[in-house]
Amino acid sequence: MPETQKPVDVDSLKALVRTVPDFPKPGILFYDITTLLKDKTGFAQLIDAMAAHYLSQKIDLVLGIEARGFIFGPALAYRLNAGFVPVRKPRKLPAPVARVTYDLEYGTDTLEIHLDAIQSGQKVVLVDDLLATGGTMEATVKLVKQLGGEIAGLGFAVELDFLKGRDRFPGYDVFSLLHYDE
Ligand SMILES: O=P(O)(O)OC[C@H]1O[C@H](OP(=O)(O)OP(=O)(O)O)[C@H](O)[C@@H]1O
Ligand SMILES: Nc1ncnc2[nH]cnc12
Repeated sequence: MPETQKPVDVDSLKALVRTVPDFPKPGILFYDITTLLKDKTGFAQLIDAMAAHYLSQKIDLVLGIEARGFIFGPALAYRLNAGFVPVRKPRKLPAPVARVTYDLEYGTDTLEIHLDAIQSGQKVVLVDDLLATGGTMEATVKLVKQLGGEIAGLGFAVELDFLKGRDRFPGYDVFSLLHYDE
């Protein structure tokens, strides 16, 4: 059996995530996934475990949120035999866009999506590296609904449970592999 098909050891994957205090602002404990990404086995296990959650459905598109959602989204799309849609920071997408502004754990931001990125009724999984307050994903959900996409799930590598971001998404399938209590 290939390494990546063994049952995933969540604690060993959590051990690959580095925490950095006071980044990008005093008082924020930053969960740094770069240390997991550079571990070839850990990265593959993480993608396979996320993909396993959606494999029973026919997913048309995986959507990734700039920037760190661009790391996990395309890998997941490849595993699900789906297309990939980027949701980008302002003024990066060349064709007509829908736009939304939202609050972050440490500031505000704006996201954009191409108006023709999703066809009405397509099944879409929305992916980001980390769920904190949920503001970023909530904004992205609004964009996808505006375009008529059917949201099959919201997927994250990491969830900061104590920020209760998932409470913003009643009725949605919210899946995160690595959970942190503080
Ligand atoms: O749940 P929330 O409170 O909205 O926070 C989570 C978001 O914050 C981070 O992105 P950030 O805006 O720092 O951008 P980056 O991916 O470009 O680093 C992270 O990658 C998520 O997108
Ligand atoms: N504490 C945190 N660590 C890493 N990414 C984040 N995005 C929002 N909050 C974060």
